[in-house]
Amino acid sequence: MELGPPGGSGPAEPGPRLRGLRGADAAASASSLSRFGAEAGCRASAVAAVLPAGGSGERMGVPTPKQFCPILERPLISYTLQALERVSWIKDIIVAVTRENMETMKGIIQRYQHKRISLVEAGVTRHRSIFNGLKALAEDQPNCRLSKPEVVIIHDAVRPFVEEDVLLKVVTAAQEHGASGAIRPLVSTVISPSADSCLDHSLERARYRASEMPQAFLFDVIYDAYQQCSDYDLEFGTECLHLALKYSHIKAKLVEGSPDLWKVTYKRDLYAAESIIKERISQKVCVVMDTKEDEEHVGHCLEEMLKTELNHVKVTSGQDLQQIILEQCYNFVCVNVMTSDFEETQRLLNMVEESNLSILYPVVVISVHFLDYESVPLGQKMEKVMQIREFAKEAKKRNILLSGLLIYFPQEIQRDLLH
Ligand SMILES: Nc1ccn([C@@H]2O[C@H](COP(=O)(O)OP(=O)(O)OP(=O)(O)O)[C@@H](O)[C@H]2O)c(=O)n1
Ligand SMILES: O=C(CO)[C@H](O)[C@H](O)COP(=O)(O)O
Repeated sequence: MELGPPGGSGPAEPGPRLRGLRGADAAASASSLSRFGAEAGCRASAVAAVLPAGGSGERMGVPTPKQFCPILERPLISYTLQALERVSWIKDIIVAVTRENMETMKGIIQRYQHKRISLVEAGVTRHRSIFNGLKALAEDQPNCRLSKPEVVIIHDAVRPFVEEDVLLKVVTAAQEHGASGAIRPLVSTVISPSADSCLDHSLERARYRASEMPQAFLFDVIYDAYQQCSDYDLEFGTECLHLALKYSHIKAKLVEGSPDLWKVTYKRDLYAAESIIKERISQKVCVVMDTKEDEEHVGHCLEEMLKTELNHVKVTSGQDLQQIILEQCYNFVCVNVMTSDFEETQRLLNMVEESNLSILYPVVVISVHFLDYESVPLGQKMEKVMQIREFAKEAKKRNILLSGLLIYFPQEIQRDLLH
């Protein structure tokens, strides 16, 4: 984590100072750049993201700025950071935070082990915060420690449900057109009231769209636009795409976004966000195998099967369990092929307990064991497995719901499978 000195939040110098790309030149140059691939194709340092997180959340009406409000005990901004850092081709994530919340933000980064984050000081308006974030990436700024990206994503810190596919769409479109942003259909009709609060005119709803985030820009396009824009723009503007059009003459490509891209603004949005997070949690499962070999063979088959039913399936032989727990996985299947004891399950239970994950929401653990009563006497095996009842009683006190599953699996089948 770095705290970069991006310059103050002062006004941009006025006048036309477009040094880089302009209008059609920018678009032409953009289209000649290499395209992005879902996995590969993104050159090192080609994409960075700027997250304005310096607001006070007045409309939320609570003392804590909304980006730090907890949802299932975890600050809202941590979900947004997680969504972005999951995308491996985003090389740097610049977060603009007010000076008084800098320590809080550093604490969140440390607690949730966020990666590739640099902090800059927020400005007094959203546009000024974004500008500060861009300055941290610009080559012409003193003490600039980050490399200038080809494309920069701008995304509000309070829109936690951004997925890789929409990020890829806006980045690809920005490469081609210079600028791009996610849009949604309007829910209500937009009307214009007159000074005496009577209807002046209304817009034809089907012709308009709501501008959402994420947005992406060729770095030079948006940085040049911010450098030229007026104090009025920086003070009252709400739309980065508009700045790219007005100052860099780039017509942004608009990309249809998902309904989950909405911005957490009012208190009720926190409840809506919580229910989406809970829904996602219920769709996440981690299968813990007891050996690396089983992770590769049995684990892979299980993953394929489970993926038809659930959105997020992770198979591991345990090395990255800490991280998986940190990412709020609440459902675990612990598969014990080699052993009939509970060592692995117990290790998992200890880690879950230490993480405090189950404080707000029950964690479900299924411990799977295999039984061959022809080679091991049934009574002996059952006795061992029945110990799970004792474990389950203890675990339940800590909101961990532990169940055991005993599968009849004779050794000859195991042998056949191995050969
Ligand atoms: N000076 C500011 C103001 C806003 N933002 C950020 O811009 C995003 C979108 O702005 P908005 O929803 O308006 O946030 P707030 O300004 O905090 O909300 P409100 O307008 O209700 O006060 C948020 O992530 C917010 O933290 C920012 O970085 N710097
Ligand atoms: O939705 C937008 C897309 O451009 C806005 O620009 C931005 O998210 C709105 O922020 P604010 O509520 O502070 O104006």
